[in-house]
Amino acid sequence: MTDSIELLKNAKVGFIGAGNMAASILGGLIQSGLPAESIFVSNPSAGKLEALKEKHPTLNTTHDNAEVANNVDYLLLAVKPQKMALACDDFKDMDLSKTCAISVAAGVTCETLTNLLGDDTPVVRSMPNTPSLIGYGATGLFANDKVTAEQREATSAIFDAVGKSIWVEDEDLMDVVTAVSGSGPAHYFLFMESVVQGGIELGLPEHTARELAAQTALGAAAMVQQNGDMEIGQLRRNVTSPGGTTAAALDTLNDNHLPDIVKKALQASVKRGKELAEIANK
Ligand SMILES: NC(=O)C1=CN([C@@H]2O[C@H](COP(=O)(O)OP(=O)(O)OC[C@H]3O[C@@H](n4cnc5c(N)ncnc54)[C@H](O)[C@@H]3O)[C@@H](O)[C@H]2O)C=CC1
Ligand SMILES: O=C(O)[C@@H]1CCC=N1
Repeated sequence: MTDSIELLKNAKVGFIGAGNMAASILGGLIQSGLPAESIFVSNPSAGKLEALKEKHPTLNTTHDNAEVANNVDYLLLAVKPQKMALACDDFKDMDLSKTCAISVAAGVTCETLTNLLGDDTPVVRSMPNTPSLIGYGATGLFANDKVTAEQREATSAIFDAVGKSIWVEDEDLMDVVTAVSGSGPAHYFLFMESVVQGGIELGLPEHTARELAAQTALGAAAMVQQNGDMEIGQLRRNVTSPGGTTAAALDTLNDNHLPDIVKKALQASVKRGKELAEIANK
């Protein structure tokens, strides 16, 4: 059991919804040493529950959301924003004041969640991402004022089991976190798809282009992480010989306004997060 998972050793953790995010987070928890018998999962259809049960035979699975809510200390709400109200309706009359509810849904605010779960419910809004599946997740977290210090630490432990987590103290910033890291993998995938496609069109075999693109992205990310005191711009300048090949490529990206395009993409994500909040609040 990892040190941070020690914090959860006497806790029960539940998931409402057995989709991609639930499967990756619960997989990470089990891999970090939390016993599958301490985890409860519900989903309306059988297929996803059966697949999880096949992998983790002692996992508790059910179609009854209320059964999960009734049994756990940490309740992860892992349904689409549009389904949150319907899912929470199944346990709306339960006293959840001792249960820490942790939503992973984009846009859904703590206010909407307390309207659905009761004013006394400790609520965390989280924003993980799909690299959680392989232990490289990045998760932003925000807690309402009912969440205790112990529940905060346990929540960090849940998401640290599948990568890194970081708290923000202003809930509005969760839409920005969603734009930067929740949706972020897709931005880098699009960039890598474009690099691979470009490499292929310029003559590289597909496998070679894919391996070089992936290893380069991994190396660049690791350099940013391992040089915390260096500006990313300095790392970029270190690659860029005056009048060289990198300068030629960067000039093209800048002439076509890459930084501006990225900013507009993040703004569009933040706007959509706020629209999802409206939908979930109806
Ligand atoms: N996919 C991603 O990259 C990320 C997704 N999220 C958030 O995670 C949440 C889930 O997304 P995914 O796992 O990708 O979706 P998904 O569609 O894979 O999983 C959702 C699951 O909820 C189940 N479900 C639907 N109605 C239900 C109900 N009433 N009660 C219980 N379960 C119900 C569905 O059958 C499905 O298995 C969304 O709110 C999304 O905003 C957050 C971060 C990243
Ligand atoms: O696209 C979405 O709405 C979800 C939230 C962040 C990643 N996927």
